[in-house]
Amino acid sequence: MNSARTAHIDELVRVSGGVASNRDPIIEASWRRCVVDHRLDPTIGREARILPQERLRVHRDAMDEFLRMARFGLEALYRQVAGMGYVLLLTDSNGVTVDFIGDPTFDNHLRRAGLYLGSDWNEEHAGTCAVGTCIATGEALTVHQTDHFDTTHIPLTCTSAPVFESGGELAAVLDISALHSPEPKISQYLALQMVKSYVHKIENANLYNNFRRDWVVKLSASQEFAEVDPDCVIALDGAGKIIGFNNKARCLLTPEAGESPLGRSFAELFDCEVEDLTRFVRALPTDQRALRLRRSGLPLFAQAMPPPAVSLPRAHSGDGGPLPEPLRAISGGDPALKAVLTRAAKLVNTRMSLLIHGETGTGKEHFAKALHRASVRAAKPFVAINCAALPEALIESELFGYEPGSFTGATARGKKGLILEADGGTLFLDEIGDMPLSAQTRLLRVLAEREVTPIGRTKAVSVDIRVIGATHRDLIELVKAGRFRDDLYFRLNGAVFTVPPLRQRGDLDWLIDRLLTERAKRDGVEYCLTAEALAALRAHGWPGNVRELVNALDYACAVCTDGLIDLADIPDPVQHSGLFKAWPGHDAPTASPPPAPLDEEEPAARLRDTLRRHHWNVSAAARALGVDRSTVHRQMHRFGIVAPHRQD
Ligand SMILES: Nc1ncnc2c1ncn2[C@@H]1O[C@H](COP(=O)(O)OP(=O)(O)OP(=O)(O)O)[C@@H](O)[C@H]1O
Repeated sequence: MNSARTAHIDELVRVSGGVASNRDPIIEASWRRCVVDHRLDPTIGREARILPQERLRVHRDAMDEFLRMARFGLEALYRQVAGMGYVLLLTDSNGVTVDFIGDPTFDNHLRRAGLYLGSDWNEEHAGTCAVGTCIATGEALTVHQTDHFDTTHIPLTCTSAPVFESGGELAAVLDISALHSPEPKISQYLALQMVKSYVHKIENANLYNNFRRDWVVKLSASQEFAEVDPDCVIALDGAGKIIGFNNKARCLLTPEAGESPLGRSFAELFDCEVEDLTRFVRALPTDQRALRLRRSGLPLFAQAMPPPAVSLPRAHSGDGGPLPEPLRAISGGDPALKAVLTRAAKLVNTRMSLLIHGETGTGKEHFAKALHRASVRAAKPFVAINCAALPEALIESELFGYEPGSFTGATARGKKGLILEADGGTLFLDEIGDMPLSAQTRLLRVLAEREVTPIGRTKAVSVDIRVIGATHRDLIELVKAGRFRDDLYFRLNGAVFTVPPLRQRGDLDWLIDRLLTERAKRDGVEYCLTAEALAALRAHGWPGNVRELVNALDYACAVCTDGLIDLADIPDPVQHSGLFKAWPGHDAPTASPPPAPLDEEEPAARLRDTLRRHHWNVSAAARALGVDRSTVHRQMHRFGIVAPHRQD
């Protein structure tokens, strides 16, 4: 072992043992991590680790879209440094080199040094190195010669900067490295600035690409640069919520928001209402495009790009006029539900994705269908998918479709996929909280780009869909638990509607009446409820919500006699809860119909007499009296008349 290597190992042992050195603090901290956390032995030199082709392909496929987009930036940077002995690496967030540009003349040397496609620079096994330490810290840095932990890498100089996704997660690392370099570390200062500058360009290109159908606001402290080279860029949904940003915007806005700015409203962070964004679009002189951060008061200049051919976000005011018929048919005047429907009516024709929240059976799908029918998409398909019911292995092929024979088990004719089936219409994703993470990632891409790439196909197909998600789960909890992508959540929660549980609705009687009228039309029978039956329905807690009510009434209609639904015709669980408790806001159950008042005695006697003469056949009595059967049932109920064969 030569003396330089011995000295390096001695220094590593001293520093990782806590002795101070002249190294940058970020290097010292990494050395300690290597020894203490990664348990690397400084005396052992390790060969560069290069992944085999098939494993590399998995890493590349996972970020295919990003790679295509970043390639342009890589080539532009390489042109700046060509002939200076540098190579460029782009690694994924695990440190695996997924793209590479270098001088082919030195291929063998580069490969041996690990400056090559497929090399794995994760700090856990490669020790302190620019890529690995950049991933560990999230910081841009140069790891120059003996800064490296592993003696094998001492000849190299490497400079890396992190590339963040538009939701703040690490997407990739851009690295510029050389086999040989002058000794002073300062010689790499320009390389560090160039890498940072190209990372900024790649992040912005990725953001513009991801949010090309949304509002994008560019911000700069300089009037002149806001448009041509903004520092901060943020994307907003139609309601003015932040759905994406570059890293500089994240650093600027995180202290303002006190947390990640994702999902925060633009107007909360800036002294500017979302409707005022138009001010930054019109060709106003740049000095009139100023705004301030609310908390710090920092002045900035803005340039906004509206989504193509979509109306500007507007604050809605007033009642909004009458509800469209499909929405009106959902509620009988319950105030909470009416407020939900009024808000929904204003959004029926926006492109915004919607999220419907509510307990099981409250009518989330019913509501989504009504939104579809009330929209300009009504004539196009409404495609509903239960994400919880689709087996994980099938969800991607079902949603995105596939080309003929693209995988084992694929049919010879291929499959269009439900997303493309919904083209022009609405895609309803029921139980979206149960969607597997891999499908969430692909769905996010569909929402961002409005394009689908069926399995086995290389070219994307554009698709025009309105997405409505529904769930009974707490998506924020799922996001915290890492089971739901936060960026997908923020894409979907442009507008969130909560359908109240049936026990809290004040329009139960209206709903019962509506459902019975629907069943009357379907069966050609007029249905009516006795007071006991109605009281039982009113008193039940409806844990299964509208679905339970629908089932109870279907059962009652099937078993009742001549359309008169009595307590005995109500399913047992509903009957029993009805006998013992009443829910707030509803009348208590009545034990039996009240006796007919005196001035009703004559019509009551006439009805009883007619029924008796017609052997208690309600239809025959109705014909004799010139009224319809439901009127006879209603009057029997009102006067407390019960047929002898039902008296038990
Ligand atoms: N306002 C309504 N008028 C008439 N029927 C309704 C209404 N709301 C819901 N329903 C009916 O109630 C049943 C349950 O509704 P839906 O399937 O929409 O509930 P959901 O909340 O989506 O249920 P889940 O959480 O289980 O997916 C359906 O038969 C639906 O037709």
